[in-house]
Amino acid sequence: MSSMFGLISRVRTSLNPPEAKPLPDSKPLKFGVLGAAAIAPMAFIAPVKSHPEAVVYAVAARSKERAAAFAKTHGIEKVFGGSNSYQELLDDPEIDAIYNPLPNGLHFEWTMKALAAGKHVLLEKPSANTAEETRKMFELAENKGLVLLEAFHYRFHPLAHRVKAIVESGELGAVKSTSTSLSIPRGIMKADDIRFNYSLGGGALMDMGCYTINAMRYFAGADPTAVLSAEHELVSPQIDRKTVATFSLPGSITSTILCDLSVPPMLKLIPALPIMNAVIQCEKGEIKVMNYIAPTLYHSITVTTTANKKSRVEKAYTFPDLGEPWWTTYRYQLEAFVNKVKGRTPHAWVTKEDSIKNMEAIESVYAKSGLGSRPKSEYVPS
Ligand SMILES: NC(=O)C1=CN([C@@H]2O[C@H](COP(=O)(O)OP(=O)(O)OC[C@H]3O[C@@H](n4cnc5c(N)ncnc54)[C@H](OP(=O)(O)O)[C@@H]3O)[C@@H](O)[C@H]2O)C=CC1
Ligand SMILES: O=C1OC[C@@H](O)[C@H](O)[C@H]1O
Repeated sequence: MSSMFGLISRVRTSLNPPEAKPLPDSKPLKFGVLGAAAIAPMAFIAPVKSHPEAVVYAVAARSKERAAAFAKTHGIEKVFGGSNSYQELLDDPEIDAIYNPLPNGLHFEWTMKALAAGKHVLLEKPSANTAEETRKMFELAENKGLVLLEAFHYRFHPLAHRVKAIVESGELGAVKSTSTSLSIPRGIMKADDIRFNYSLGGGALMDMGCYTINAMRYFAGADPTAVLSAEHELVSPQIDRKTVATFSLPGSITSTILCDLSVPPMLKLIPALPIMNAVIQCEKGEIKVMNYIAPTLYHSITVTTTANKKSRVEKAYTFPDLGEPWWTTYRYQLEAFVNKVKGRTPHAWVTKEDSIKNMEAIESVYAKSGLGSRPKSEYVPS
């Protein structure tokens, strides 16, 4: 019963977090948001509200009305609307950092432009359409001394750290295989969603698969050396609704990923449940992680030792010295981003190399199946 109260309290507070008061001795980072994207309120605006050193100062949207409505709903001071609005926002000298939740195929162009304008960037996943684009963005960020982070938010939550710590403790011996899944029932994504649009960088592997690949690499502590198999179910000639792929990793590890944007109902009637699980099989046992993506809601880490068949269940909502149970993965991520920009050491990070390797793995799956990488951006940096 108490865990039910805990769940309700966590979820309610995470959706409507307490407003943080600015710190007297620290100038808040002023953020601008590119696009009135559906994900922005949950992944960025709510977390900023509870951060004492961050403020959402501006939003830009291609339609003036949409920009104004978004700003009004979320109490955003400055509004840029119209066809040149993204660039106008980037040119605003008041703005320190950009949140880029544009469609994947526009990540490269607008991150390059944001960096060129001298802004730090929190960039939605997957970082770009190709690893080459990811490399170029990080090189520009490095050259300009700016912070660029691919928003693999789950990596900042204590759950991911606890799972990794159990793997690295050696308690269960070496990793032998991993299985990371992310799928949602049919009906959530509409047919005109950006995820089904090839020119905008769509596909299940790009959208949800980027997490499954990232979690595979993170929990196994290694990068794939080969794609053993890659199978898709397609909704159009180049767009995968579902992808299942297997990889080999150093140390004879075999890994499977599964992602699905639209799982059909069972027996055509019973709606499928979302799956957000990871299983790490080791020499002496296994770790089953339920809900590694949105762990604030609810999660479990079940550790089973093969020899005595004993299991224990762990939870990890906070770090010993950081966080609140209601902090979402996004709130932990923002904490790290602000700390990095302020020159402090973040509690976690996703590096340039990590982001590049992740895009390489995505492209290697599309290459194996023959579907091919998503189109390169036509934007040529000046
Ligand atoms: N971290 C997370 O948990 C999540 C991350 N994401 C990522 O965030 C990004 C956006 O996803 P989501 O919010 O669901 O997408 P939306 O379609 O809701 O938002 C995309 C935004 O991009 C802008 N845009 C600019 N050009 C185009 C174009 N040609 N076609 C369509 N939109 C355009 C639109 O802004 P405007 O208002 O100017 O018209 C729109 O608001 C993706 O990269 C996705 O992978 C998505 C969901 C969850
Ligand atoms: O990043 C994401 O996380 C949650 C998913 O439902 C969504 O498709 C994806 O973009």
